[in-house]
Amino acid sequence: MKRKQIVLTGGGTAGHVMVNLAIIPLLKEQGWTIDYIGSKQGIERELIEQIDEVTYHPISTGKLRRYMSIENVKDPFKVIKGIGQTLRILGKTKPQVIFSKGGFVSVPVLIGARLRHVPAVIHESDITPGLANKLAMPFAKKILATFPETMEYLPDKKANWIGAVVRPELFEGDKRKGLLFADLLTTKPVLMIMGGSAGAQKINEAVRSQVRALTKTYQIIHLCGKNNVDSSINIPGYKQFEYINEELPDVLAATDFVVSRAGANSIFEFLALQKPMLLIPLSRQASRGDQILNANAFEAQGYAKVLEEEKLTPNTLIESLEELNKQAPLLKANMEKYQGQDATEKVMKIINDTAKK
Ligand SMILES: CC(=O)N[C@H]1[C@@H](OP(=O)(O)OP(=O)(O)OC[C@H]2O[C@@H](n3ccc(=O)[nH]c3=O)[C@H](O)[C@@H]2O)O[C@H](CO)[C@@H](O)[C@@H]1O
Repeated sequence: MKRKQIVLTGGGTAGHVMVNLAIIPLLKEQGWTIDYIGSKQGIERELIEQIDEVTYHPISTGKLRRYMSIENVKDPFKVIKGIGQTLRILGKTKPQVIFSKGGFVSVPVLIGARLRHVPAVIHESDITPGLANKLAMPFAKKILATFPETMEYLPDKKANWIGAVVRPELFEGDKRKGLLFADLLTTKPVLMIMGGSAGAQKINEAVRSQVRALTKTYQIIHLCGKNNVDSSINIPGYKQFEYINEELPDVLAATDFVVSRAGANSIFEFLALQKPMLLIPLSRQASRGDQILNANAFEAQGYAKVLEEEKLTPNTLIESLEELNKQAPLLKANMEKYQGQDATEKVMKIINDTAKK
């Protein structure tokens, strides 16, 4: 029988790795040999290198910045180097298909794939395609989208709306274990604060300035991002973690309310688990505004409350949380009606159909 060989890519932030994490167990079940091309230092390396039977290949990669920087001059050379490295990896591994979850590391990989005539499937989880995916689109055979709204931004012939992929282990959390892990055992509701996979400085500051007031009502699990733990704060009922991985399902099971950035993966996870959420999307100054669109779409469906980052102050945070508390039964009722099927099987089918026979 012919060997089934796939290369996965995607990284930069955890949001660009999650779909890959969800499909890896299924690819293994189906007998695929899996290689992963990622950056040297991105979070994808940490997340993927701990998985058995997946070979991680670090390559050189560059990023296009929205501001003037000497790096913008150096980065095209890094991308060219990354293409060369990709060509060598693809020459050795000879995959029948490539699956990309986006992020800048995926650009040299997809160019390499085109040069080696390997068909590629790419995935976009935000409403509007990110720059890396836009650059990669001409090299892809199929483009998968989480939001139906994304279809208008994609070339018709390649586009497939599949819905959200949510890691199955997130449904298997144990509330008691989550409380024990965070050392929280009172009867107050649990508020989980997540500033996306990298944390969010502005959210961290607003929460910390009100931590005494907030802990009167809630016990707080604050996922604050790498190097963002403030060890000077020692208040019962307020627990900080940089990033959690295998404990996340238990922590989510223990969570009653969420305050979060509006990264696409996170918000669909909260929706699937029916967690009332206050979303504070990354502002247009700091991004292309994709999270604002994600958050507004969720608010329009009645799944979330939105607080714009420009309006975020310690006071508006408290007021919005009071409002979230009031609206929680309605938000939950709307989320219960959400019929979105997990799209993991669809991704698997498209990968199998696209692979070179
Ligand atoms: C600053 C930035 O570029 N943000 C983008 C990035 O966000 P980001 O990387 O934050 O992506 P998402 O919010 O989509 O996903 C974060 C993922 O990390 C997981 N998680 C988070 C914290 C933690 O401690 N443990 C953990 O496992 C969440 O469960 C989720 O699955 O990719 C998203 C998806 O393309 C985009 O919508 C965001 O705009």
